[in-house]
Amino acid sequence: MDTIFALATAQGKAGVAVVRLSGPNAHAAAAVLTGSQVPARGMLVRTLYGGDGARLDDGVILSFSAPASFTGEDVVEFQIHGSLATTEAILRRLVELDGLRLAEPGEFTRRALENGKLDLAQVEGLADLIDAETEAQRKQAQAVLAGALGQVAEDWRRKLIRAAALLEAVIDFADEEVPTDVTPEVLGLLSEVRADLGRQISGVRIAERIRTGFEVAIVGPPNAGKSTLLNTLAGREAALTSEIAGTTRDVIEVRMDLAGLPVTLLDTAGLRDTGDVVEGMGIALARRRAESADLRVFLADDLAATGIPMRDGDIHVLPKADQRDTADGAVSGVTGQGVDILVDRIGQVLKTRSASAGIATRERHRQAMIKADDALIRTEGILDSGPEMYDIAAEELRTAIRALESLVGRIDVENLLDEIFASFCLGK
Ligand SMILES: Nc1nc2c(c(=O)[nH]1)N(C=O)[C@@H](CNc1ccc(C(=O)N[C@@H](CCC(=O)O)C(=O)O)cc1)CN2
Ligand SMILES: Nc1nc2c(ncn2[C@@H]2O[C@H](COP(=O)(O)OP(=O)(O)OP(=O)(O)O)[C@@H](O)[C@H]2O)c(=O)[nH]1
Ligand SMILES: [Mg+2]
Repeated sequence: MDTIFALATAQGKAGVAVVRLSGPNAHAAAAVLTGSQVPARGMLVRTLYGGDGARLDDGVILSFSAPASFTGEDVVEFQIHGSLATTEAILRRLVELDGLRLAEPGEFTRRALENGKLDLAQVEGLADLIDAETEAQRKQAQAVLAGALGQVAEDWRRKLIRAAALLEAVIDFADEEVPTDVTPEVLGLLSEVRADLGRQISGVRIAERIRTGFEVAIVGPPNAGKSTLLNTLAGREAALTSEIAGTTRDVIEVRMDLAGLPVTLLDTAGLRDTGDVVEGMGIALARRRAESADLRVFLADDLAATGIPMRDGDIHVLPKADQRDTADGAVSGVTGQGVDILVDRIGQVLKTRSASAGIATRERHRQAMIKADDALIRTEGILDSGPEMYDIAAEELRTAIRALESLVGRIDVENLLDEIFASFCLGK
């Protein structure tokens, strides 16, 4: 097994940077750089030297021994001054040593998975945690990283194994008098698992939105002040504005943290009939993006004139609050009137929707749970036909169990690993 190393902290100037090593030669490499033995486990401060004996830096060294480390292997960390030149010099020194090589993205975590330190869902949770930019994303990722999905999957698995065992007991004693009818207990177990599965399957879509962000489209007629409103919400001049109707043509996207939720705000072309070909393309794009967005904010005096139907949760506000007799239900990107209320309303709608998020967060999870649920539906159908069919029912139960096992990577996941680790950053 190679010993791998990488900068674990972000590239760039920082107070401290961490270079991490994992594998059988980690301690030996630390001994070479410090010119002294490094204990199997612990923390120490040492000077690190280059191949020519010149000092590279003073570092804090953390030492872990297999299997009690993040990867399950021997691990050493150098916590050094976070300058570009210092980290470069340390990494260059490590490249010189035999049996060491630079880690691939996600390789430390991959080893943690292979050594049973994390299950596959936890690996996904860790990737999400590193990507988390808002409080809702952080909390969701922490739940997955803590093993929440693995725990419910294990609970379902235990119930289905018990159900299969009950059926198999009947099969084994087929020639004898069977004392009790196991069907009610088996059906009870199946319906418990199916109720949970149903909830989790329907919660994935929202959990995915929390993971990747909600899209909120601002729509309305030209000159309503959509781009001005977007700029006020974004706190910067993300979009051009002008008194000429038809200024915005492309969709302008701005990422923001809205009440702890990740939101991509879309500014779109003003909706109207136009003979201008390019403006027409912009309007068609605006309609498509409004259609696929999670939420629409209509900035318009006349809703019907937009030609876009309002859906559940959509918000209607009146333009240019500062120019109206009454500012009720109106906003102004120029004076900021009504903007806080609008932000609160968007946050409320998205928060309410987020409440139905489950602990399964990916399409991969949804597919595995649907596969399990389908097998359980078939099992229920087969059980109707009586004990002669119990062996087929038990086989369907095993299909469901295997699908659930793929959630946490017990089986069938080799081909998934490259895809999952491709999204990791270097040093993780
Ligand atoms: N310096 C440093 N900080 C870090 C990490 C790291 O790798 N290095 N982590 C990396 O993600 C996170 C913490 N996660 C960790 C998870 C497990 C172990 C670990 O050594 N586990 C061993 C021993 C536990 C013990 O000593 O009690 C084990 O599980 O056997 C370390 C860090 C965040 N902070
Ligand atoms: N008084 C007042 N003027 C505003 C307000 N919002 C925007 N304006 C002005 O109205 C004009 C149009 O604003 P934009 O933000 O470009 O309007 P838009 O809806 O993006 O227009 P299109 O991109 O053409 O669809 C500009 O001159 C803005 O300064 C507002 O709340 N009050
Ligand atoms: Mg505009």
